[in-house]
Amino acid sequence: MSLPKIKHVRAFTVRGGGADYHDQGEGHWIDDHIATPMSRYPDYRQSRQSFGINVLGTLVAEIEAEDGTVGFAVTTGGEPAAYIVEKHLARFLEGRAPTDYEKIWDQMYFSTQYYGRKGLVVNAISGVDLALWDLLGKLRQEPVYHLLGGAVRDELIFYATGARPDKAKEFGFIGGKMPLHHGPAEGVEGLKKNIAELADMRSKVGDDFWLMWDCWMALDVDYATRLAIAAHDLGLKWIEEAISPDDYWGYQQLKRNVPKGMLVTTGEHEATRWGFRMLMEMDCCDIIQPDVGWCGGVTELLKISALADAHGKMVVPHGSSVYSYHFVITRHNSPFAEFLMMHPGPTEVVPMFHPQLLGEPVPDNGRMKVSALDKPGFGVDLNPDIAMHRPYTH
Ligand SMILES: C[C@H](O)[C@H](O)CC(=O)C(=O)O
Ligand SMILES: [Mg+2]
Repeated sequence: MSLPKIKHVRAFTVRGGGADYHDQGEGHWIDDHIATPMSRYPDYRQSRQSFGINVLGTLVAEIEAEDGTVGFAVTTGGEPAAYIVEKHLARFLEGRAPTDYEKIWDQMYFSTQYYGRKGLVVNAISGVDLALWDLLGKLRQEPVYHLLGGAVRDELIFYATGARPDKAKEFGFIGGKMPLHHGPAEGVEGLKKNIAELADMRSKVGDDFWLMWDCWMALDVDYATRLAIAAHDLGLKWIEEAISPDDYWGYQQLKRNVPKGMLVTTGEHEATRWGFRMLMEMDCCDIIQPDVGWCGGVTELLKISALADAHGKMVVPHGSSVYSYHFVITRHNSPFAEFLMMHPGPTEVVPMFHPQLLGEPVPDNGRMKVSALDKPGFGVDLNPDIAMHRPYTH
């Protein structure tokens, strides 16, 4: 049976939350003195928006088949990614069969390799790849997780990321990952403040609730090691993305340095099978955290995940809402998922990519039944009320 061919690829930009979840209003927990690589500059310490974390905004990739069926996906990358999709990538899809995702991925990646390989270009490729899987699911009238091999369990279980793990516990999540607030430039005082915050949260959530730190690439090996050792007695489960994603050697060292039982996690800013191969072969971490909207899409995540399985590593994708859920439910080495708390407090559970998607499922009591994913494609629609802009055409 042959499916209708791809007729048209379009790329749009959108502002205000959604897939660019750092693009939030004032007073949001996600922009409140979080340690970053830019924290060494006092001017950029208080707010990540001050150094431009939300400068790109959301990319919407849309793929229309000859019968009028439209697949779409949202990721980050905004206007420059829209240019790449329209002016470069679209040619590898239009007129082709939507089942040819391997060849399409290969051509998108290798045609852009001379200026791509990671970052923005792979964000754009990921967005197109996710839109293609959405289209395929819609044409076949099946959820993407069916196309990926089917569910290996009945439900997803979630930890929550946000500044209030105590609230996450009340909402039924299995753990809470907090942003680290103070980086090396704030010295011993800052380190003490970090430990005091962890101690305070531990006293609120009790001994058994998972607590983790997201360090968003802000530290160096020495600081991360001292932090991990100081946090051990407070039961820190993992230390995430402690140093630069380019410093594979540093991660290798950090993994050796942290106290036994504490996990090292990273990978949300890593891309493709080759980047993750470095992390695994150098034994840089215990859990890899690819973002399916940034690492190359589902087509690439399947390869990354198989590699991780063979290396005995867990794959717990970063954020990415439905695009992660449809993957995690199909893999034994992805035993739980992340839920990013996008409520400003964060004191309520709201859809991760609000307000861009309609029908976006949210965990209930920290869980989500597989039946919540039982709709064609990724099971969501674009909210017609959001203002979309198409900056380029081809
Ligand atoms: C909270 C972190 O700084 C970041 O905004 C999100 C992230 O890295 C994660 O969810 O993981
Ligand atoms: Mg993270």
